[in-house]
Amino acid sequence: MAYALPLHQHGKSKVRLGRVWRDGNIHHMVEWNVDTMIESDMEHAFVKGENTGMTATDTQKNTVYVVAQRMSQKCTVEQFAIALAQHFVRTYPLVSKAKIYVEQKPWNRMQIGGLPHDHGYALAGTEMRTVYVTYDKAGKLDVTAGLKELSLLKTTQSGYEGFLRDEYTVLPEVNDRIMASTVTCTWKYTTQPSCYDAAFSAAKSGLLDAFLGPAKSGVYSPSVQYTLYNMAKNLLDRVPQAESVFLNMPNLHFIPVNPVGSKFNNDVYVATSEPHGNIEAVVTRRGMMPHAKL
Ligand SMILES: O=c1[nH]c(=O)c2[nH]c(=O)[nH]c2[nH]1
Repeated sequence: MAYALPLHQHGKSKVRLGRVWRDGNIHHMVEWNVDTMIESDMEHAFVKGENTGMTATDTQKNTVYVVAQRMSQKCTVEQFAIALAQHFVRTYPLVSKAKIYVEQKPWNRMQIGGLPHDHGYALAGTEMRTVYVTYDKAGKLDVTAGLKELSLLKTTQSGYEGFLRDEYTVLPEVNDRIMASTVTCTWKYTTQPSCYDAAFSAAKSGLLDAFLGPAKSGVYSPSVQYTLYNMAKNLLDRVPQAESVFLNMPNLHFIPVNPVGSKFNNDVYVATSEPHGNIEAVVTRRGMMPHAKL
């Protein structure tokens, strides 16, 4: 019995990429999560098991990176999606319609000292301020303030070199990479600040300044570990009432892509969230006890 096949289509979902356009020292960065879907004359694949003429979903995924690289001028997500859809329809005679869905992450250029940062970004609207308070019968009050889900990214001024190499190591050494993290930080007050808001602002700006560096030059990071330590140090320098700082920083990898038929040109990256590195430490003033995470 032959049945009708009124709808069939195939595509690739959740193709994540970072695209950086470098305009001298000023970098423009977007992160996109792309779904492709194509309608094509492929009934024979479904009904007879013949794949002749099929644009594989793997090819569709590769094409996302190729087209992203071909967008040589900074472009909008709409312009990119149109270029990708047109590419599929114009390249493959059996494709009658391409449907492209793209989500753009809200990475916003940071302001440092009132100036737009050349290459530093933060994710809008994700960060939360936290506090953990204990108070006992003896009147002992402990306040541990913090923040979580502060997502930061810089498109340059980060590298990772000189680490141990053995038969299990394939990671290349680099002195220019994207560094991205979602920061969780808590700090315990030895004495209570007169204004918790001011202490929080000082703490947060200490963290940001150490991660991003000055707006026009940034600051070089040889590892997430070193940056994390400097973020904690900055916090302790600027918040005298804090005695101990805990920082957790996943290392969210953006992996350089060689688009098919082309080469990585500091432009297109696979955006990933898993697996990710995970770096954490407690930094205290000398003689102070580290505080528990929570
Ligand atoms: O800054 C980094 N620290 C690491 O410990 C590490 N490990 C790794 O694979 N890449 C990186 N980057």
